[in-house]
Amino acid sequence: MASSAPPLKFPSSLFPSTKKRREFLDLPSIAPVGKSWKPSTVVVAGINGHPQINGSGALRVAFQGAPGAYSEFAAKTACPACATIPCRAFADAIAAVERGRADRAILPVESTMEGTALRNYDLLLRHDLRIVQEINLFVHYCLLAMPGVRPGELRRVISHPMALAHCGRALSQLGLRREPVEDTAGAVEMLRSNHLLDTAAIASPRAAVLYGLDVLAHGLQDESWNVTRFLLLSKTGTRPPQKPAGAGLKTSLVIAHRGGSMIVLLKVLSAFSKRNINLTKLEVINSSNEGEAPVMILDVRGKGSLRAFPHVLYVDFEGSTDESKVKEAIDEISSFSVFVRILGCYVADHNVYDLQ
Ligand SMILES: O=C(O)C(=O)C[C@]1(C(=O)O)C=C[C@@H](O)C=C1
Repeated sequence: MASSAPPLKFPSSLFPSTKKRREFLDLPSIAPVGKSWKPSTVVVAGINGHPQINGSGALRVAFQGAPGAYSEFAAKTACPACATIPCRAFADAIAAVERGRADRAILPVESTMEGTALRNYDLLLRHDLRIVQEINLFVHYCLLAMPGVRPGELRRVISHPMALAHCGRALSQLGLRREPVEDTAGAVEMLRSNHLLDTAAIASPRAAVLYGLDVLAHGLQDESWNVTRFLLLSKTGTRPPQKPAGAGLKTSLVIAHRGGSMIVLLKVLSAFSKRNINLTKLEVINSSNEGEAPVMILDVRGKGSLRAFPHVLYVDFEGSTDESKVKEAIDEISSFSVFVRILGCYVADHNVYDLQ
């Protein structure tokens, strides 16, 4: 017999039984997985039930990707009654809101495996949209292939770059060539429409059901605890929401400063700590080295122009911009920094939602 390439080895742990589900469109099975995600240091009590904007209403939520992308699941989880609008890129989802074709855009902004998605923070800062809701989604990756394709026939795997990065170890074990595409569900659609028999896609189990593909392996992510935090953005929503019973509010800020020392950082921390305001996220961006692009922020209060800042802090904290201690902290920070913009004030949701 002629020698051929050794068969691909699929670790047995990647093959639990597959229970196909068909409830994608109404998503009845989304539920909190009962574990709080700590993006940095702080977690307060969880909120029960699904968060919704204004109770229900057919909100139009723009997301990046094809139907079945994780961002769409996040949108449906945040607002179960919404109509989702697929967009080619995150920038298109934002433009859809700006032009009135959608009421909200959804953006993934950080993940437990990769940290802050700076590319999406950049987008957020360049536009005049407000954060009105947060949602944490458990991201469970599967290896999908055309019906009947056997693992040994696969040579290549396509998916969103983040999904390929999150599954690096499993993909190295499988020895598949990796090729990035725009989103996970788009990869599945590509397999289907081009009838690719040597290619697998990494996407959700629901995308497999939606496009009629086989799930060859489950739980491909390198870390079993893989959560992505999404933000829902709106053109309206400049007022803080009512604080629901049993939940708190959260505010996101971007602070630009002259940099050059740790003193600004310490002053920011002190402005919060002396008022007993708890931070839930702190990201320090210094891009003053040659060749590094500064952070571009839309000055929504000033002339509405984009301004370049090499030193920026992203801060999320517990509290509302209606509280006097929060107002005082922001005033104090504004007195020694170059620029401060409130990105949004919204209900803090510490639940993590699972699609399974
Ligand atoms: O491609 C998708 O399905 C997306 O929703 C995008 C995205 C991301 O950009 O991080 C969202 C969550 C997963 O981590 C993988 C990809």
